[in-house]
Amino acid sequence: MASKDRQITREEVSKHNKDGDLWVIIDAKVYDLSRFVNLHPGGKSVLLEPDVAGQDATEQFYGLHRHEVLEKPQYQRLQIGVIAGEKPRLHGRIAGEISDVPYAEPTWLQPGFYSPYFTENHRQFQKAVRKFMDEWVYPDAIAREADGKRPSQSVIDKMTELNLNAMRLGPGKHLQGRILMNGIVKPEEFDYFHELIITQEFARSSLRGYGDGLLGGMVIGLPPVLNFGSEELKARVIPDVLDGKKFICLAISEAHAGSDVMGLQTSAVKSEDGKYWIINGSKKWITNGTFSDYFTVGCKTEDGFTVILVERGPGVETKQIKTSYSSVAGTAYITFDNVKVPVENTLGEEGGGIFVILSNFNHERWVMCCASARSQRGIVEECLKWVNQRKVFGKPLASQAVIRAKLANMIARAETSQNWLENITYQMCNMSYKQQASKLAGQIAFLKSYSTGCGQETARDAVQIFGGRGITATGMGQYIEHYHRTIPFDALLGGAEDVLADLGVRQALRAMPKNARL
Ligand code: HEM
Repeated sequence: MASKDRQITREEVSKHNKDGDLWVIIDAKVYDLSRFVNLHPGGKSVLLEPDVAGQDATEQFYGLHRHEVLEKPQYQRLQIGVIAGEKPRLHGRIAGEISDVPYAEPTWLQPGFYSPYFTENHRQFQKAVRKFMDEWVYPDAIAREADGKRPSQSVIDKMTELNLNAMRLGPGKHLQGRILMNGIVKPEEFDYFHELIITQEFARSSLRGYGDGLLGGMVIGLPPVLNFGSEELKARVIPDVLDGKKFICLAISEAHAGSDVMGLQTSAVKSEDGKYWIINGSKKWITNGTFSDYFTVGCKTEDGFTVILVERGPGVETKQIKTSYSSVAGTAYITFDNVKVPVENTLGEEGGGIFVILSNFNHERWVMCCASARSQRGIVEECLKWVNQRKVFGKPLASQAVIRAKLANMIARAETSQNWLENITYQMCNMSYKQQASKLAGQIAFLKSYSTGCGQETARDAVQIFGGRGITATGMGQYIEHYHRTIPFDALLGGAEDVLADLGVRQALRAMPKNARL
């Protein structure tokens, strides 16, 4: 086998310029494409063009392929040497590293910038989380998005080892006694900025279905158990879920009712001896439902609306719903047919379900704001790279004023979403849970509505910038296509965009001082 370090002159390469004997240079590396030419997905003729065969084809290559193509083992094997006296200098995403593309990272991570919020501990924590994501989560996300299976248990076990599952529920008693991220942060020091870091590093993988598949159901389904379950129930359920041995999801929405929680039809009726709930009905769009062992279910009861923890067993059926993102998320249609559940599984007061659900919302929406701000930034990075490397009419795409105008808006949206988010996160770190509920519900609702609206505009602009590639699931625009296809999820889950904006205004109107006049 040829050594990749073999030194070859440009003159030597130029002699191998025909069908059957074909070399090209890409970023100072020499590739022998003599046999690959017939297998090339882009066809044979493009490789035999006079400005490609035996020549330096770096610019043509990067106008048509992502860097990852060259990192695949089957293509790495085509490299037979490097140009004498030259060194490769181009790279794609470098695992674990901070990107040096402007605006690809929030300011607190950019060299030379300062932040009033993030401490040295947050910085150390971020490094460790990014390394973990790039080494473990990202490769699994790519593989599972391709085969549609749920996230690998090996990744979940590794997350358990670091106690990432527990940290995703935020600061609190559930962290006590746990070693967090190999001891980088003590349980009592863990704050919402640490949690923001975890969510944003997850979102950086840019694969939305996988992101939700990786225990998104736990993040929203376990807090009601944690905050409203009996001690016995908590002891039985929580450790296994936090250790990734059992899975849980939040089952509220139905084909009959979504945001309109009081219109739900799934019913829970007490058995004659009063020891059990008998549950009948169905739930729709339940994230992680296909593989969950526990279901935090909103039910209509005699007293109104009650939340009950149902365990998978006789009468519980789940089936996959095909949505516009991947099946990795395990989105389910669930039916409950005379399911018998001990009354001890009631979460909170009978008839007090609305309080259980509402108390969950602020955190859930804030988590979504973290993800939304970070994924917009990922799209900014993709677009900046593309307009810089893509040539049209002999000039980089970035030389077009209309393209730059789109970028200006995309960058401004990503920056405003992140900066507002950091401010709210700081408030959360300093307010009690009760203060958060009364003061931040409006702020968080507005931010989610604003941020997911920004995401949709950015998705549309990115598709315009990438053209046909922005609607193609493989190749240069694959992340743009994925983002554009999955962005509506952000704007719907946890409260639809317009509903949230209106909630924020209604909260403000309620807080208007009685004596304020123009
Ligand atoms: C080591 C060298 C090369 C390898 C391994 C390679 C591999 C590939 C692969 C895997 C694709 C499918 C699309 C993707 O996944 O991005 C592709 C598409 C393509 N390649 Fe190459 N390629 C090489 C060099 C070149 C060169 C030098 C040209 C010169 C013009 C070229 C022109 C194209 C074209 C036109 C397409 C179709 C792009 C599209 O559908 O948008 N390739 N190549």
